[in-house]
Amino acid sequence: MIFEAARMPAKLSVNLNAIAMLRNRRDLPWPSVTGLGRIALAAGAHGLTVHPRPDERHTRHSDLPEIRSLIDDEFPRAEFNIEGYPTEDFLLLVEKHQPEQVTLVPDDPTQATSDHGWNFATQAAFLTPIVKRLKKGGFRVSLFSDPDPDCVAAARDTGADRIELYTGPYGSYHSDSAKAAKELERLGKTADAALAAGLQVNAGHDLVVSNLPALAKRIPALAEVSIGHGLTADALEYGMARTVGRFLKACGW
Ligand SMILES: CC(=O)[C@@H](O)[C@H](O)COP(=O)(O)O
Ligand SMILES: NCC(=O)COP(=O)(O)O
Repeated sequence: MIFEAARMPAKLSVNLNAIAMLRNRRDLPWPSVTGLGRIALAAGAHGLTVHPRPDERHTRHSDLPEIRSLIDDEFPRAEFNIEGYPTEDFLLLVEKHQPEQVTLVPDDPTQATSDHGWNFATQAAFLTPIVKRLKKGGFRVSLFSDPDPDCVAAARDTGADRIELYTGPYGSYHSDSAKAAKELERLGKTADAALAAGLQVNAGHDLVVSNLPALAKRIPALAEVSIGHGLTADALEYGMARTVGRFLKACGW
């Protein structure tokens, strides 16, 4: 009888940017980015992701040492993933806070959110020395990538360890199953090509409870998903009833 080794499901890294954006509405310390990170890790999440942008409208640079200490002191098996466009400032931030993984994303500061992967045909020469510097520093490097199997060889040639598949369009087709199925197949074919080229595969952007199972089924070797917006919305929806109860009790009901 032949036994197949059981494959591990994708790891879950909780992106704290949405929590940070809510915190930043007021000059108050709640919701606490590190506190919610602690709850996520205590609940079993495998890591925490932040995407600090130059204007600090989401995660602030001052959040990073707290998150690093949280993982080191309380959850040493968890991973810290820092995402962003690799300016010199970003690279120095990474080198200071020593994440286990760095995800390079081609977003410019005016973008509301990340909405595309690297153009490897034109940007590989820019990325290659950056990947080399990060690898020399001991960081795992992942490159944010559109679902396009033809990109994979150039991504591999930069020296990166992983690609992170941009799942935004897949997430946006939540009410159009035919479009979602087509996009899923593009993601799957890109993952197949990446794995064959020796790259590991992450995925992220607008993933939610309802679109994750099909993604995980099509890409069983998926290493990690990082999820922020949908996970935070879910936490609010499923936590609202309990919280209203707590506030009613505080009112005296
Ligand atoms: C690369 C990616 O998809 C995420 O980093 C995303 O951009 C972060 O979320 P926010 O855009 O909500 O900060
Ligand atoms: N790396 C992708 C990521 O963190 C996704 O964030 P979100 O779209 O779920 O907010």
